[in-house]
Order: sequence, then C-alpha cells, then structure tokens
Amino acid sequence: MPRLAVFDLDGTLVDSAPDIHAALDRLMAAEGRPPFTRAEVTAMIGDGVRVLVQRATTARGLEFTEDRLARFTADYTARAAERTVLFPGIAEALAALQAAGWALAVCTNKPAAATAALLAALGLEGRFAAVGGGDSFPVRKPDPGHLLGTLRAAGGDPARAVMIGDHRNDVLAARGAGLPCLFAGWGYGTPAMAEGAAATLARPEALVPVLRQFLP
Ligand SMILES: O=C(O)COP(=O)(O)O
Ligand SMILES: [Mg+2]
Repeated sequence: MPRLAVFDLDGTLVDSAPDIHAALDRLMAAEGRPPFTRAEVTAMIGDGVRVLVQRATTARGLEFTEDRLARFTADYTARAAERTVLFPGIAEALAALQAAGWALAVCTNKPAAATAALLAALGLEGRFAAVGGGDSFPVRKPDPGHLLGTLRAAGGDPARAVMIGDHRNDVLAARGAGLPCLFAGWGYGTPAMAEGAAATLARPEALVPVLRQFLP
C-alpha cells in the first residue's frame, strides 16, 4: 500500500482567497453592502460554504437565508478559478511526492462541485486518488469521519498517511483519525491553530523532506 499524503485545499494547495473574496463582494454589492477586506475573508474561511455565508451576512447585518447561500454557491462555483492559483512550490512538491511513490488525496470543506471545477481548471484532475469535499460525506472536518472517508476512498491506510492543512479543523480531524498533521504555515490559519500539529512548515518546499521523515 503506498504512502498517502492527504491535503487540505483552501490555504494549503491553493490560494483561493481572491476568488472567495470576489464572490462575497459580489453578493454584498447585490445587497447594497460594502466589500470586505482580505483579512476579514481569510478569517471566515475553513468551515465550509454555509458557515462562510453565515459569517459574511452576519458581519454586514444581513439575515442568512438559503437563497443567499444558493446564489453565492452558484456564482462562486462558476468563477472559482478566475484568480486562484497553486501556492508557489506546490506543483513541484506534488510531482516529487508522486515520483517517490506517494499517493495523493484532497480533503476539503469546500463543496465537491466547486472543488472539482477548481482542480480541473488548475490541471490537477486525475492527480488525486480521492477528493473528499465538504458535502461528500455526512460529516466534514473537524469530524475525523471526513478524513477517514477520504482515506478509504483513496485506498489508504491510516498508519501510512499524513494530513497537511492550514486550519484548526485539519489538525482536529487528523488527531481524531489518528494521523499526524503537518500545519501549512503559508495558509490562512493563525499560529494558534497549529496546536496539536506534529510540525509547522513555513513553506511548501519543506513538504517533501518533512513527509519523508514521517513516513520513510
Ligand atoms: O471551504 C472552506 O471553508 C475551507 O476549505 P478547506 O477545508 O479546503 O480549507
Ligand atoms: Mg484550509
């Protein structure tokens, strides 16, 4: 069974905040509300689209409604890859891991449809043994069931797998599933969210050597 690296998506593999930010601002503009700062947006990312829209509407004095959630989701899904790019060094790290025989998977709270659209636009479809979206299972991160379901779909073994993520939810899901978590220090999380992680990596360049330490 190959070693498996399970990656979070937003803030870990991809810098998706510009498109999430733009879609939130389009929703606010349609409601006559002012735009957000980037820092406001990155602090709202990590718990999936429903919580994102709940936080955004609340922050601008709007009622959260299913209609606003649906409009945001449709708009974001259609335009998820306009400004979103891989973080520098990620493409090289993924290629090096695959060359070394690792299998790769994605476990993200982003809905599966937007995740698939984004991975395809970035030319990454087919790279991952499994992609577990925020609505792929009955539970999502921090529930370990999301990570374990993704792992099972990838044909992985929890004893031969490592999680990499930028949010407290990634650390908690990994801990619950019995996997070490490497904290992506280049992402949207705060240093406090790394509590319980096996290590914090400052840059994607550290991924290959550190993963090799965890699973030689
Ligand atoms: O959609 C979100 O809120 C976060 O997505 P992530 O799990 O890929 O960071
Ligand atoms: Mg993330």
